[in-house]
Amino acid sequence: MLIQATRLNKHFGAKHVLKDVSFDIEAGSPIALVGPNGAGKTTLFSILCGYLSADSGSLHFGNDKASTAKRLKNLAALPQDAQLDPSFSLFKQFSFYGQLQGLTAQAARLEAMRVLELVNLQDVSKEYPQHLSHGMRKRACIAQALIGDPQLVLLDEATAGLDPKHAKEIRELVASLSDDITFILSSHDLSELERLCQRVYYLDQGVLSLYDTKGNAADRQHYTLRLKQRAVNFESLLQLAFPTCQVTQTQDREYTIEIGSSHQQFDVALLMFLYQHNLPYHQLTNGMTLENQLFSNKYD
Ligand SMILES: Nc1ncnc2c1ncn2[C@@H]1O[C@H](COP(=O)(O)OP(=O)(O)OP(=O)(O)O)[C@@H](O)[C@H]1O
Repeated sequence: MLIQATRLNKHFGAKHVLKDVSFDIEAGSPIALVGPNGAGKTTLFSILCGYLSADSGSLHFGNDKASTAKRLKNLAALPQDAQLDPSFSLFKQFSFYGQLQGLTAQAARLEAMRVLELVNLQDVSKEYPQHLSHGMRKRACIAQALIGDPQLVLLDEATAGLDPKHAKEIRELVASLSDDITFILSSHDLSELERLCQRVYYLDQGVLSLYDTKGNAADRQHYTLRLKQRAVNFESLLQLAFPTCQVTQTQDREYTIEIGSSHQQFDVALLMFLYQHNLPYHQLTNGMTLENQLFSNKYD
């Protein structure tokens, strides 16, 4: 177990910002933290990092109570607005940060090169941050968070403000590093988190709940269907053909369909149904989108 949080509470004055928040994190694939503005995500990150303390509850790293030394060794955080120092080359500033973590000058230089290689920036190690592209600067910021070889890295909005190509590069980088490092990602981009993370924690008004993006209930199958065109009475037609299914319109031309797992090859039957009714489809996905799991309001 990397981290275990038990019944964390935090108030700011009369405002109860975290309410009995408990979770545990094992080493492994990236974990997402999502929630609306003001839900308490930054407060929770700040407590994990030790910038704030909880009013009650406990936090353990492995078997030990969280201490400053334990945090420095195990955990790094990259705030959304993290900046590199424009006065020094990447190599110089990363070597300096390594020394601040207690490494000797020589070990810090090796560590600086190690993290630059991890994010594939070894060739621009002598460059100043302002001479790099936006995407490269973001990779450099991630490299900075990897100094000291933390087991757990918190990334706040890692791809915010990046164009789709650079955002994809960052996603690939996080995925490629995830064998050795456990990332907790906070983002407003649900489709990004869905691609990267199997476990999604949802924080709303200080209450934390866990979603498993691959884990729709074992006895039910879920599908998300996007039609090419609007179809009149689609829900009733489908219900007639598959009386045990539950169909919900989630967006214009998008539906989630739920059916018992005993129904064999439901996807094949559904495609046949669409073909027979001359209903071209845009996409059929196994499972519900994260957005539909979190906000499963019916579309009207
Ligand atoms: N230092 C503080 N003093 C008083 N209230 C605070 C303080 N920090 C945060 N809050 C309040 O606590 C609540 C949670 O804030 P927090 O920044 O943790 O939310 P968040 O989920 O990170 O939001 P966002 O997505 O907008 O960044 C908000 O109502 C905020 O106004």
